[in-house]
Amino acid sequence: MSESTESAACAAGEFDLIVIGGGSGGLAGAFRAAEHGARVALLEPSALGGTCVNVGCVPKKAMWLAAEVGRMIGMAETLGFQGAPGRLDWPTFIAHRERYIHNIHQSYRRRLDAAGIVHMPSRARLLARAAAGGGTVECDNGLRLQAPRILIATGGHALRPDIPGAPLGAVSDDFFHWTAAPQRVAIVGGGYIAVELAGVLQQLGSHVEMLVRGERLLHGFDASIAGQLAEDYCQAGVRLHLDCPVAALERTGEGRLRVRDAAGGEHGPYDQVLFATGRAPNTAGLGLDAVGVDIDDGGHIRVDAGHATSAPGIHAVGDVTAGIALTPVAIAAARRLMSHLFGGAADPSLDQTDVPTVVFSHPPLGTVGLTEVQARERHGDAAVHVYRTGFRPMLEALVDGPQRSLFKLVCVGEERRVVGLHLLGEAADEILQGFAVALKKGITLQDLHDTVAIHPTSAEEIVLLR
Ligand SMILES: Cc1cc2nc3c(=O)[nH]c(=O)nc-3n(C[C@H](O)[C@H](O)[C@H](O)COP(=O)(O)OP(=O)(O)OC[C@H]3O[C@@H](n4cnc5c(N)ncnc54)[C@H](O)[C@@H]3O)c2cc1C
Ligand SMILES: NC(=O)c1ccc[n+]([C@@H]2O[C@H](COP(=O)([O-])OP(=O)(O)OC[C@H]3O[C@@H](n4cnc5c(N)ncnc54)[C@H](O)[C@@H]3O)[C@@H](O)[C@H]2O)c1
Repeated sequence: MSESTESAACAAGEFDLIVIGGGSGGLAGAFRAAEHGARVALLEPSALGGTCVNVGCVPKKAMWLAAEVGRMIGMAETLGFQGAPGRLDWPTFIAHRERYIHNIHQSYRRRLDAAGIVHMPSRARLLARAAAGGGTVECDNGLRLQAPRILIATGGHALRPDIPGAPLGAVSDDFFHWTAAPQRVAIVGGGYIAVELAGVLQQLGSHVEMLVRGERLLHGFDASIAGQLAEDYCQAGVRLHLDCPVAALERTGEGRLRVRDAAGGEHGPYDQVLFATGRAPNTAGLGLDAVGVDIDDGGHIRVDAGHATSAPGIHAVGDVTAGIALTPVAIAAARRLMSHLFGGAADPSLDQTDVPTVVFSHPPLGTVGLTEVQARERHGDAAVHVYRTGFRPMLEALVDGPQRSLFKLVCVGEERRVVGLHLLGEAADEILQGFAVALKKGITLQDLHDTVAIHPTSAEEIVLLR
């Protein structure tokens, strides 16, 4: 670098806040800080919106919707519709999906401009800490920026298991580049992503096998709800291999893939093997050591309840921390923090209890609050009252299909306070949000009974539970 370019590069840009990462948490933080009048720089080397918009929630939900339309089309003929269309043409659908995502990018760009946020299309590295807080951040091109506040929101990336042949397998990022359903596919894992992508692919015409290390799907979710989902998946044609840790991946003579499990069993051949085996935080090359930001054993940035790191003036939110790895959590945490730092709000912390979440399986699975097991551990067996209903939703009954819904309510104490709601079935994804508000407000079973049902819906089953 010549002397003159070096001095230009060292002319430090002064901001009130530097945001590292333009995903869910970073963008939400930048916008909220700017609303409060802060001068903000946002560094994002890739597409705006991060994981959620580009290789997560948004394209995943688009594929889920396509699969749901496919399911309806499958039912149409049985119901008497004639000339129902056939299989999905992926390239056509992908064009719609990517247009939708492109519109989100454009909307972010317009909003960044309108808010006066400086967007640097660059990776960031923390260079030095300032005594008064925050510090200096360096861009790819050597440009240095300074601010008394820095927000790290660099998210995470998919992990492959450490086994021979692992690079032969795909991860969820790769899935979003596929242009057709692989004929035969193995999905390794039993968590959110494994369950969601298995459902989509089976519905769109693949033969799906799930290779699950544990003894059940969706560890940590209510066991009976996860059990019913496993049954629904088997009915839909998914082959479930439980207690099946994978040991190696190899290519066959015909260029397909075979999986060896830890017990020596062989699975396949498959056209694709997709690892959905968890994610790790993006902290490599970030310069955390240089500024004294501590990480935990899993590599996540350590933060306190107010999202402060061990370095003064440096904060972190979202998947780079060990909190709940969901988009609305990253957004809410970033907004609360910025309202505290720049808007005078007293409390920067986010209440992360009773966060509702949906697994976009087929049918969808929604959950909020305690599972039955958690409630028994916390409140004792005698205090816990469980109400459940299993039923066939109307459309499923009309086509005489096998898919069943299962709703489960967990209450505690004499007053039957609602502490958990677990829904598997049609529209669970849309039903849950309102009930999550009610649960957060501390409603009782009697409050549900005092509410008149909406008939005929799946949702009414919740207020009718006895
Ligand atoms: C397949 C999939 C499906 C999902 N579905 C859902 C869902 O339905 N609902 C839900 O709530 N959540 C879902 N999630 C989780 C959700 O996507 C994440 O919780 C969320 O994106 C986290 O936001 P974040 O801001 O922490 O990180 P990200 O959104 O990952 O953003 C981080 C950004 O930081 C950038 N970055 C990294 N390093 C640097 C650096 N050194 N300098 C500058 N920038 C950097 C990255 O390029 C990235 O754009 C899903 C995730 C996946 C993988
Ligand atoms: N609908 C949603 O809101 C949604 C969707 C997708 C992802 N997410 C978020 O993203 C996070 C990451 O999703 P994910 O599915 O990657 O993680 P996850 O933690 O939900 O599931 C990981 C799965 O991989 C298994 N696993 C781990 N290592 C393994 C190994 N070596 N061999 C075999 N199996 C192994 C685990 O047992 C588990 O079943 C989720 O925890 C969630 O917070 C949310």
